[in-house]
Amino acid sequence: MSKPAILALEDGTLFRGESIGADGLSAGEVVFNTAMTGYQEICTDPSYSRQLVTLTYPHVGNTGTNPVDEEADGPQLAGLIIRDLPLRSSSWRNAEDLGEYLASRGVVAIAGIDTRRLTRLLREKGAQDGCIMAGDTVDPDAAIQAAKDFPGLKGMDLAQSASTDTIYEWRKGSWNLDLGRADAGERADADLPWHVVAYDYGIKQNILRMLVDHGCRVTVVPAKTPAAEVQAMDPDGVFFSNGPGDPEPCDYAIEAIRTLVDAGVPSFGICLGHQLLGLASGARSVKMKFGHHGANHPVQDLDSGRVMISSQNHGFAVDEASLPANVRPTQRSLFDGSLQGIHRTDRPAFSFQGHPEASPGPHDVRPLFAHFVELIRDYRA
Ligand SMILES: NC(=O)CC[C@H](N)C(=O)O
Repeated sequence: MSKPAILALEDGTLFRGESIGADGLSAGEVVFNTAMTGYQEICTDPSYSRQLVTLTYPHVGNTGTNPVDEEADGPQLAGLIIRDLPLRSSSWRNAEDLGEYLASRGVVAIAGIDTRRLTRLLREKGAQDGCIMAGDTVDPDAAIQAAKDFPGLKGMDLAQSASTDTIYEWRKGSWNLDLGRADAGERADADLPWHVVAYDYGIKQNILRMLVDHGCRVTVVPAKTPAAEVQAMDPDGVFFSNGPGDPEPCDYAIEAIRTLVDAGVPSFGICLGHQLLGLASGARSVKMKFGHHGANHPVQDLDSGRVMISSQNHGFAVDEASLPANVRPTQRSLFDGSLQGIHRTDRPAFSFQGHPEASPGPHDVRPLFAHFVELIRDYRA
């Protein structure tokens, strides 16, 4: 018999369901994600730390979990909220059922609630702080209090705690089943002509794989690495990763990015890295009502007019109205018109708000990696 679980929101709303993960209590910001596939990549995306994620797709867990679809070392989100966990999971790659996977890694999760009602509430009221409580007994008053006590993500610097403690090299590319590679293995020097230093603010591993696919040997460095230390490595380019929390309090990152960009090193930022490049260039960031979390968001490229379907996961954004004269908007969301990309006009530096690395999601925005390599080529020529 499964144990009970409840989800409480800061406004006092209570959902009763069943526990499909660990016993315990976890508070965070509740957000909804509309992707129809990729729940393991979503659970392991470090940008979801301190967030309770509800998936609008009703059946989650059908294909179980496996050691390959991890974006970081194990689940990173604060809790998972779903409609229905299937009794059985089935896939040739399945190693562990989703419920076992979450429980054994200490993640609280709730199933059996009306996720459509929850999503409508979040759309109307905006992202809410909340709390999942799971175990033999649950206490609604305590859960509502924990939801109210969560301080909220605004003003929270989570990049430094999501980051690596040590510097390491990455040279694994994408796995490719057509080529019979379930794990691509390390690439040889001859395949990796460029050296990129990547700031880890909570990096997704598929970004590293895609940099390698584009010929980059990557040195990953902790979030607080001073710019001078990176410059001493003489990189061909620098990369600023995705990551959890509010970009604004990350003053150490904003300062390092400003120095590296001003020095003319080719620079590419994704999501939190995009917001930090914006701040380093003099723009402002804002907290959105409920953000963008999904794998089917249309984004328009302002140069070509083309529409790309993109993977998204952000709750903050760079305010287009605050862009200084040397920063050009390059993409916009077709859902709400918010800014999706910027390019410096005076430096080889650009960034994207969504996720060109997908994982999960479509690959329409992948050419941005090739653009980064073009900037690197020009810089070295
Ligand atoms: N995926 C990300 O890098 C998210 C960036 C930031 N934490 C936000 O919520 O907007």
